Formats: sequence, C-alpha cells, structure tokens
Amino acid sequence: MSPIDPLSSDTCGCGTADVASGLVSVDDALALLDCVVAPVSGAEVLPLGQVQGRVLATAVITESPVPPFDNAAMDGYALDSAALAGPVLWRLRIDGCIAAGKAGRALPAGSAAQIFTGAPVPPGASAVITQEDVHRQGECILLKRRPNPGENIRRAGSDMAAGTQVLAAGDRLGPAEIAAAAAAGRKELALRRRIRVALLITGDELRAAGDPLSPTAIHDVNGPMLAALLDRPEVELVTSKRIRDRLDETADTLSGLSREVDLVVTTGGISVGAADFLRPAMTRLGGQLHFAGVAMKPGKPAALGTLGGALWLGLPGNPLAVLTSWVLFGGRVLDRLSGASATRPLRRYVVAERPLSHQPGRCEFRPARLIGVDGGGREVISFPSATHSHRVSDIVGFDGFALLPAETETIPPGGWIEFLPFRL
Ligand SMILES: Nc1nc2c(c(=O)[nH]1)N[C@H]1C(S)=C(S)[C@@H](COP(=O)(O)OP(=O)(O)OC[C@H]3O[C@@H](n4cnc5c(N)ncnc54)[C@H](O)[C@@H]3O)O[C@H]1N2
Ligand code: MOO
Repeated sequence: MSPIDPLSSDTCGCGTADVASGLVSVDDALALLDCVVAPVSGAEVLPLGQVQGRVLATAVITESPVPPFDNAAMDGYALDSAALAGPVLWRLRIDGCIAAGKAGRALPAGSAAQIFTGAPVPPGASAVITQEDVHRQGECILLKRRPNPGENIRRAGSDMAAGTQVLAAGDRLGPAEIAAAAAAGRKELALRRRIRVALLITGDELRAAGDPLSPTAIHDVNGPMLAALLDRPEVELVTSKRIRDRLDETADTLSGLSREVDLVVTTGGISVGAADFLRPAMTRLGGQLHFAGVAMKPGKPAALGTLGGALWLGLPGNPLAVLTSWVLFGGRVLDRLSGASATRPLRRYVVAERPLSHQPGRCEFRPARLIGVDGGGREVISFPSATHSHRVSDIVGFDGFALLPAETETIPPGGWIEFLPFRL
C-alpha cells in the first residue's frame, strides 16, 4: 500500500483545482494554522481528580522508585532457593505470614514465609514459589522443584526508576496518564489553563431549537452541534450568542468578544453573498485573515483570522460543512491553543463497498460508515451517493469521511480510498 497522500498532492488535486479562485489547499490551510496558533499562556495546579482530558504544562518525573521495595507477584512462599540442599523433595518449616502492607522478619535457615501478592519480600528470601507449586503439610511445605532466583519477585524500581520522566509537557491526560502520575507519587498536576471560547451563531432565519418557526425560519442546528463539539475539558465556553445578519451588529459583537476570549468560533455569513458580514466585519475591525476559503467540499468558505488578541475560526452555515471544517480545523485549533503535542488527523486506507462517483473539482470529504472487513482483511466503508452539505441526516451514525481526490470521477467496488475518522 502506498503511504497516505498529502491532501494537496497531485493525486488529490485540491491544491491545484481552485487556485484560480483564491482557495488554499487543505494542507496549506493546516500549515498556516500550525504557524499562527500558539498555546495560551498560563497554568493552574489541580488535584488528580480534576485533570481528566486536560493538557499537562510540566513534565512528571518520579522522585522515588516504583515499586518502592521488592515484593511478591503471587500468593505463595518466600524462600532462599540457593539454600535448598540435598535431593528433592525439600521440606521447609513455615515461619510467619506476610500480608501486603506488613513487613516480614529475616528468614531463619531452613524456613519459608507465607507471603501474599504485593507484600514485601523478607530479607534472606531470593524467590517466591506459588502456593499451587507446593504441598502444604501442617506447618511445613514440600517442594518438588527449585524456584529460579528472582522468581515471582517484582524488583524495586522495575516499573519506574527514580528520576524517570513518565509524562511530558503537552501530554493529554486520560485514565492511563492519571494512573502514571499517581504511581509517580503526584497528588496534583500543573495544567495549561483552559481555553476561553465564544460561540457566535449568525443568521436572520434562525430560531432556537424547539421554538415555533415562521414560514421563512429554520431551527439553529449549528449552535447545539458546536456547543457539543466544544464540550471538552480544556475549553471554557464563555458565551454563546446568536446575532442577525447586520454588519454593525456583527462587527460590534466580534470586537467585544475578541477582548474577552482566546477564540471566537462563528458559523454562517462567511460566503460571498451581500448578507455575509463576517469577512467585511473583520476588514472593518482591522483583523488579519490567515486563510479564507479552502479547496474542499464541503467547508469551502472556512476561514481563520486574528482579531486583537483572539483567534477567529469562521465556519460555514451548512451543518455538514460545519462538521467537516471542524474535524479538519476546529479540533486542531484547540489542540494548538491547549499546548497538546501535535496530532495530525489519523488517516488510513479502506475500500469502497460499491462504486463511488464524484464530480471532478474540489477534493471532497464524503461522510462514510465503517461496515466491516472483507475477505482480504481490508476495512470496508459505505457512503451516501453524494455529499449534501445542508443535510444533517447524512452525518447521523457515520464514522468519518472518505477522501475523494479532486480529479477522481469513480472508484470501483473494492477500490482503495483514504478515510479520515471523526476525531471530535
Ligand atoms: N455565489 C456563491 N454562493 C455560495 C457559495 C459560493 O462560493 N458562491 N458557497 C456556497 C457554499 S459552498 C457554502 S458552504 C455556503 C456557505 O455560506 P455561509 O457560510 O455564508 O453561510 P450562510 O449563507 O449563512 O448559510 C448557508 C446555509 O446554512 C444554513 N444555516 C446557517 N446557519 C445555520 C445554523 N446555525 N443552523 C442550521 N442551518 C444554518 C442557512 O440557512 C443556509 O441554508 O454558501 C454557498 N453559497
Ligand atoms: O463547501 Mo459548501 O461547504 O459545500 O456547502
């Protein structure tokens, strides 16, 4: 299999097809994003119980070895295997019982100590033999086999030596990382502060979900979807506003929000119509546009800019276009702002269930569902017959996007195709 193609490669074509219309390729847009979006400054220290999903600001280094002492890996008997003399069968007297959390005394010659998993191995013992491997006779055990030196002993520092870096700045903290921090003896961690985000929904036609509709109105779909996409541990959604399609209102609101937050996410009003006021508002306010228009379908009008100290991520109005541009750019903006270690979306090759046709032009992100594995062990996807950027029904139950290169017209059943899983 060939390596994954850059999205702007000749194979894709989206870097060339729309150059004339001033669109940047997806790869160029991602590169610009990486250049301009830097982590927010400032850290906070929180207890382990409150760090799930957050990004670490400073590395975690163990101060002492883990485990701190040699201990038993199994329930059984601690003994000195080198001291077993004479022919098998060996008989040893049981001298004491060591449970986890208790200390054992030095083993007298010719004896073994009963020991439980996690208990410290007593001085003088070189191995732990499991209780299934011995025959117990009153206060003695009989052994048919000489345990190997070190058998069933977990050595001090064998998990983490003192001074080991177990987590790096930029690591995102999930259950595994929190476990590592706890094992390293930390009860609190230094985290990047949360990203302050404002959500701005634009459109005269919009009514809140569930509100009665006039004959020309529709329900706001993007507001609830974006609020859900922004519901992440590293995000503080400071405000969510809905405004009308007016230049003054758009500019005033953008200007006010840019003084309060790190990132303003907008939806709608970024295309070329006379009622699209986001770009004119940015121009009026002296904002800087890093890109405005990407050679992709859906999501073509997606834009990124800077206004004062805040970033502006402009998403289109059509709901599938919002989701597509969020998957490509939104998650990555949050990763960069949060200081998380770089993570490109993980793409892989899968095969098409049936013939796939595409109108040549922009490279297309077609919603797709993983439906199983074929006889050759290849993952198979199904997909709708076309991408309709306004259709919400097309995204329900889908697993990601099939990437259709700009010049591709058809892909036969069983043909290789790149797949970008949702990483919401
Ligand atoms: N002459 C051209 N017209 C359009 C172009 C173009 O290049 N030239 N691009 C088209 C593409 S592609 C897209 S995508 C849309 C994007 O337009 P906007 O981002 O300016 O979005 P709106 O015009 O405000 O809305 C588009 C569509 O989405 C509906 N919408 C808006 N907000 C919401 C919401 N919160 N929830 C649900 N639906 C929403 C809106 O009613 C429109 O139907 O422009 C094309 N036009
Ligand atoms: O690119 Mo638009 O986002 O197709 O509908």
